Amino acid sequence: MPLRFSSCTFGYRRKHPVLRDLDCDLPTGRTVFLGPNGAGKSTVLGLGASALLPVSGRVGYRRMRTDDRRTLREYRRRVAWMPQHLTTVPGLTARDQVAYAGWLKGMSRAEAWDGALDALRRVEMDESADRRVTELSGGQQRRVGVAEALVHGAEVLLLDEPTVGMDPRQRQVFHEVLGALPADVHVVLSTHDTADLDEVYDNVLVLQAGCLVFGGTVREFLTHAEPGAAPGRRANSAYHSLTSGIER
Ligand SMILES: Nc1ncnc2c1ncn2[C@@H]1O[C@H](COP(=O)(O)OP(=O)(O)OP(=O)(O)O)[C@@H](O)[C@H]1O
Repeated sequence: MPLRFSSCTFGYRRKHPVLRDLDCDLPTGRTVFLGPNGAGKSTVLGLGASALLPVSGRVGYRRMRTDDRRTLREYRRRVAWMPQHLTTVPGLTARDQVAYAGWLKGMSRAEAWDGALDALRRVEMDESADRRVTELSGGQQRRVGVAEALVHGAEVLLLDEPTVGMDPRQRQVFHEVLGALPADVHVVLSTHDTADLDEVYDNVLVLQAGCLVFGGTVREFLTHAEPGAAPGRRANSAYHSLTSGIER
């Protein structure tokens, strides 16, 4: 995928960079983004979404850049982001909120309204389309958040811990949604959940303390598992050997 981070440095406070000179092309297909708490995953996704701007370096997608006002609107239409902390607008229904997200990305009102129902259907939330978002459970709100990312037909979806709060059935639905996306839609999804990783994703990125310590296919990732790790434990074992089990 041509979403590229070039020598990106970023910190929330001066002299305390979270990322230093990050160089990375996000992989194509479905990529799971792992790393301990505080590693910088949300920061990377926020930079990719243009919600944050690097202190130095660049983030670009095709010919667009997040620091170029002329291409920013188009960039945001093509690169969708679901932040870790969702904004729910009091009074809006699930359908209103998804349609509003589509309208903000340049869809007409009618397109956004129809598209919202379709996007909610894809995450099995169409039956709750007329319920107020603030009255939905945390897991349901995250599914509405995924629908917001899907509604305007973006080419890249950056999803920050979308499965938090989902029950096992909804997690499965969500994995099916990922599996059903067209091949030219690329997903990078942060999570702490390594279960079913080999069934759902093509690639793995592992970030630790602001540095990418692994980027490759799921198969390559699993070669880092301890020899003899049980099949259901291999992903977890590989993750721990890459991060030395250190949580910050
Ligand atoms: N708004 C903020 N202001 C100041 N520091 C922040 C802010 N957001 C994050 N940080 C700091 O930046 C670092 C990276 O945080 P980030 O949220 O990107 O990590 P993460 O890998 O997504 O963590 P988690 O898995 O816990 O969500 C952490 O040290 C965090 O404390």
